[in-house]
Amino acid sequence: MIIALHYSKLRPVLNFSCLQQCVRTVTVSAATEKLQQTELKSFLHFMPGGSLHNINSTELTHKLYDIYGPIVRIDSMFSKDAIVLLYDAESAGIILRNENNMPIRISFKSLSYYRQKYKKSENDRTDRPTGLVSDHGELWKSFRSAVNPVLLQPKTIRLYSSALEEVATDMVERLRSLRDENNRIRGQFDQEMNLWSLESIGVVALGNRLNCFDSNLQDDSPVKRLIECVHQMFVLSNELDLKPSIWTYVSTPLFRKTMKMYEEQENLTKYFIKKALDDIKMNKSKSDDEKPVLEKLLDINEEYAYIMASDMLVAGVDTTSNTMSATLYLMAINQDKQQKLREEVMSKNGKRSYLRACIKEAMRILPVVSGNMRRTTKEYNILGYHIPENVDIAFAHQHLSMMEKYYPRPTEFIPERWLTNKSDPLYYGNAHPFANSPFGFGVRSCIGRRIAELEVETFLSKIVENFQVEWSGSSPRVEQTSINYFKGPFNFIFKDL
Ligand code: HEM
Repeated sequence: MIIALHYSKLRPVLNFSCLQQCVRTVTVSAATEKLQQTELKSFLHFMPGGSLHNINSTELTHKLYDIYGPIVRIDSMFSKDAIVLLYDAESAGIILRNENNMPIRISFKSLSYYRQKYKKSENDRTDRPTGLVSDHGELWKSFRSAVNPVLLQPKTIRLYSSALEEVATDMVERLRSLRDENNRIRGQFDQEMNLWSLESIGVVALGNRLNCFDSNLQDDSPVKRLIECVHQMFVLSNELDLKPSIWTYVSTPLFRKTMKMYEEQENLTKYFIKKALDDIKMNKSKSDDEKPVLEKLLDINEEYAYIMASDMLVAGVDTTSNTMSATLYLMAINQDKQQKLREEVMSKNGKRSYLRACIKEAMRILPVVSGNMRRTTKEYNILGYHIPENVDIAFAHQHLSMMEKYYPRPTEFIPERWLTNKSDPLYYGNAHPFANSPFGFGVRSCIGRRIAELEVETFLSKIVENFQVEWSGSSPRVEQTSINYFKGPFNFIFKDL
């Protein structure tokens, strides 16, 4: 069923209740008059008794597709702008390609508010950068152009291989020591993966070890507090930015809690950056090539250097750790693939093609980011509907990646699909290029992609070299907030080889 909503040139206002039966349009002036009523009607769907009450985000995405088809609009509710969900790779490609000059992605609205308004005093200039996630337009473009060469060039990133290998080796030893008599990891596995990802991004961003593996780390230590803040950031921003909320009108307790958390996170990253700067001043630093991102950027632009290093310690923790957990799980329940990977790793012939294919396949089945967004800067005609400018479009990549029409046998973990040739029906190239997009698209795609890939490749190789990873017991749960959290039960078994 394709009819889901209608954008006429007159900017219709629709609510869920009328979507199934008919398409209703009202003019701009009527839309304004009816706005409040529409907001309330939409809101009711999320209230107890409503069709969408207590539904988790993954179920919501599937349900909306099943009911309404490949294009669905959720009307504005209180402070939330209307959003169009798109489940069609071709249409996603049209918009993403057209919005690739200075793309706008409105995400983490509360974080942008904190950086651009909340923490600024009246005298602060508004033309100062606040970060890649929160800035747009020329401010974003200048920042991004300056940091791209440092963060995205594969040959520059490969220089961090040995530092990341050292972290991976230490983490393998830590996992070994954390096992009980049944080779299960004692304690919280997700927390362990966070410690690994923070330590890894720390060596790349700051050049020094943050000592995340210190066995005496207290819960109130800066490392553990930062991990908690990053987690809270994704959870709370999901509540404030994606669910109906009135924080842009009234300072709610949740809003105040979130602002406090952003402040703590900012102070914690400042603490780590200061320590790194002390090391740099004492010339403890590395050769030019191996210099951490902070030091390389200091030579270019001091302001960018601090902001980027700080954002790396935030954006590079839960994203990479949950990708790692999901990949390990899929390797554990697919022993034949794990063995094949082990043979590639142990052969030491420098080839990493199967390793990369395993990670790509894991990110297709269990991606950490469920979709991507753009705010339109022009009008589009998509699937027979008119989409005006200034509308948020969410591309449901996670859903698309699991469609049979794009990826045959979609629920099966088949890394070979990324390596096989054109004549094979499984060949990934047969899928639409915009069906799977774990790191986003174009000039606004993930700036940490190369680093994240190198981290996961390095650690996964070390693990299969050292352990036979198995899984015993019930399947894990995946919980969606702003990102997908790979939740327990963590039934991993790490057997020595
Ligand atoms: C497996 C790990 C990761 C995944 C799956 C991931 C995914 C994404 C996605 C989907 C976007 C949005 C792209 C778009 O709008 O087209 C993004 C943006 C971003 N990511 Fe990542 N990310 C990961 C790791 C990292 C790491 C390690 C860093 C640290 C350097 C990072 C920093 C960022 C930043 C700063 C942005 C905003 C870029 C901009 O707007 O210019 N990410 N990421």
